[in-house]
Amino acid sequence: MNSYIKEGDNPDITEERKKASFNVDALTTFYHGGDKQLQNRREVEKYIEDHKELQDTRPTPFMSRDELIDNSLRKIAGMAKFNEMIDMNNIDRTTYFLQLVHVRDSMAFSLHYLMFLPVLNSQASPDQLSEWLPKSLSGTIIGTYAQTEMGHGTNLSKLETTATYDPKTSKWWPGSLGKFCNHAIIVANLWTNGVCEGPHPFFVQIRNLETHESLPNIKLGDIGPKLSLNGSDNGYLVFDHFRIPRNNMLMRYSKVLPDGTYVKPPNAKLAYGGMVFVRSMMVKDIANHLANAVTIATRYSCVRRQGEMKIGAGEVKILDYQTQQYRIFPFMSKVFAFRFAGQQLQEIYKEISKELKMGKLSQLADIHALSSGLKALVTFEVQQGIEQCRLACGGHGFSHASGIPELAAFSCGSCTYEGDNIVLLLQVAKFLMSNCTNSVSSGVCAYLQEKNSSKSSDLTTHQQYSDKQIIQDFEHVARKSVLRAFDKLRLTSQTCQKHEAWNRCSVELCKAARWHVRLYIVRNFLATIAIAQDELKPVLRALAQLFIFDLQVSNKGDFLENGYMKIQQIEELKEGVWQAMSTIRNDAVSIVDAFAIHEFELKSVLGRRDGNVYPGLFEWAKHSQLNKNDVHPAFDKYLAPIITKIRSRM
Ligand SMILES: CCCCC/C=C\C/C=C\C/C=C\C=C\C(=O)SCCNC(=O)CCNC(=O)[C@H](O)C(C)(C)COP(=O)(O)OP(=O)(O)OC[C@H]1O[C@@H](n2cnc3c(N)ncnc32)[C@H](O)[C@@H]1OP(=O)(O)O
Ligand SMILES: Cc1cc2nc3c(=O)[nH]c(=O)nc-3n(C[C@H](O)[C@H](O)[C@H](O)COP(=O)(O)OP(=O)(O)OC[C@H]3O[C@@H](n4cnc5c(N)ncnc54)[C@H](O)[C@@H]3O)c2cc1C
Repeated sequence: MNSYIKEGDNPDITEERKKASFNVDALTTFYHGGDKQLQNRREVEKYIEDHKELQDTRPTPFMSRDELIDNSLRKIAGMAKFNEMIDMNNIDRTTYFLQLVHVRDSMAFSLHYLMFLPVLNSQASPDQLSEWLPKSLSGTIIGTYAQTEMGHGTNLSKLETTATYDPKTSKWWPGSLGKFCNHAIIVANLWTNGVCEGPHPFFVQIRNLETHESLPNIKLGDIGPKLSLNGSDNGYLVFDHFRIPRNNMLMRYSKVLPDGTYVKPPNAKLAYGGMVFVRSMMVKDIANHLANAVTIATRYSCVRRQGEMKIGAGEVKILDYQTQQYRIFPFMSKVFAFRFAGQQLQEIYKEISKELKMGKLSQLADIHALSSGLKALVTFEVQQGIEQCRLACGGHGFSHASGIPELAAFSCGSCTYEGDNIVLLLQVAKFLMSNCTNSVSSGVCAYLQEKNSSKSSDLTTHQQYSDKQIIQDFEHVARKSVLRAFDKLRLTSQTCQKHEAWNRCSVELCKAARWHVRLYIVRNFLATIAIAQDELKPVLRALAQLFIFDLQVSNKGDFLENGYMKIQQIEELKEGVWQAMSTIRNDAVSIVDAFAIHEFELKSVLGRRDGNVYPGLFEWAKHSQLNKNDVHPAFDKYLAPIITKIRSRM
């Protein structure tokens, strides 16, 4: 019996669950990475269910900004009582606990956990750690990561905040900076002995630890309402010749000696490690936001009946329309593709960061390129997918009752923070160009050196399209795109300065970067499902085929070029898309059930597990302040006098 089926559920959604062709719990375990991860999730969910002080007092879309901040801090204060759930030896459970308490409200201390602690941990010297880490873990030190300025976020080399050894700018955006944190890791251009040594991180106290007032020569404040994340006090910080001790420069890698001498790090970019860490963590997290949106749109599409396919046969479930399936299912397949890529990226990051700690820097460029590329491509695709899921829910999708507007607003910020996506794709392109000049490329770039690649695809039918053939075809397209950009750059560089040539080729360079990242995701998706248990292979294969075939059909020009594929082969791939969607249709609700997203996270009337949407919408609307009185006071105040006057003249 499917554990998702319960008494009182909407009959349409129960009918869908009875169609499952696979074991939903088995897919949940595979999707979440094993029994241990699943046990972590269940513990956290039960814990929060049992502790009301960790739950929202009412749906957050009805809250003002002050209420959001109050709600966020109340839950954080509540969390402080439950520090048994904050276990640095069980990061997965701790991360899920933080995530499920705050969901998309972005708590006021997100940066403390997301960047301040990791950067301190990785950039502070052992002595500095022994002094600052215990206070930062206990909560007496609450920090943020303040790098971006009003005038500079992308271009770190031109940061105007200077840290002059013994010698005015505003930091703008950092989360928690405005009102709540009392410390910040400040990234500033270091000047010592009259030389600029570039961006470096500094540990800076910004508020009085007793009164919490801004320290002298520091101005702090909130930057105002944003598209989302309004539960966080993203703030500004203005320094006016603020002094800090030399020892407040984080000195694991580079140092300033008492006489001002600068000791160089093994690699200047080690100072950017905090950004690589968050980018590496973000991909799996942002894929989960797409999983939320796809869950909402899929479940709602099974209880929403609209229109008759056959006159007189009764209205159909909108998920029976092929166009509705095509709006949702490709993004359902991307949830798996991006999650598996994000999982792999976190594993690679963990391995490489161990090497970096031991001073082995050979993989630094690789992890920078991989984390930048996946962050840039996945955040953009997720933003597109959440919007399609909103559209799939029609008018109710536009209401906060659906949960989708909050998902959309939250996810779109990820295309900008931790690095603008275009800027990061250009970083990937730099990495690729340098690999084009290498005589031998290893790892993720080995395909660039393939000299005897096939001149045409040997795809026959989509059923027989093997993993090997798929990867060969994607390597062909990615290699062609990268080498085309490389040749364009080489030729353009013969007619103008290097930086101008780079700019004139930058659109092609971004296209090449995207194909490189897509190849990585396709390869990883196929490798991941190859190790799944046999009973899950059919549904996972259908999802992988949908992801891959739809990607090829949507970019058919790249595959048709130079006759590599024939139009008949593209038509064959289209058939593969329709076939995959038809296979997925009967399992759609069970696939999203397997994401095992708790109602606290989904925050959606349309996507609720039981499918009882319409009664739920009325319950939801009762929270509206406008419904406190049948006649709103504004009517009596403004309209009634005018109407009375008009009536008296009639
Ligand atoms: C985990 C779950 C997440 C949940 C999230 C929940 C809520 C989130 C809410 C809000 C968001 C939270 C926090 C947000 C924080 C921030 O946004 S922090 C600020 C982020 N800012 C950026 O990312 C800035 C982007 N710009 C840059 O990084 C630099 O401009 C760039 C590095 C791209 C350019 O560097 P620059 O030195 O100016 O020039 P080059 O292009 O020549 O680079 C020089 C060489 O250095 C290599 N390199 C560049 N960056 C890195 C790096 N990070 N690591 C390693 N190496 C790097 C580059 O490849 C060049 O190498 P070569 O010289 O070619 O060998
Ligand atoms: C929700 C949110 C939370 C944030 N939290 C923090 C935080 O906690 N700490 C922190 O330090 N920062 C934070 N930021 C700031 C964020 O890191 C920056 O906004 C981001 O790095 C982009 O930089 P920018 O704003 O300068 O954009 P810009 O670089 O000004 O981007 C504007 C446009 O210029 C283009 N562009 C810029 N440079 C180039 C180039 N070299 N080549 C081609 N095109 C280019 C971009 O592609 C983009 O289209 C946050 C931002 C947001 C939205």
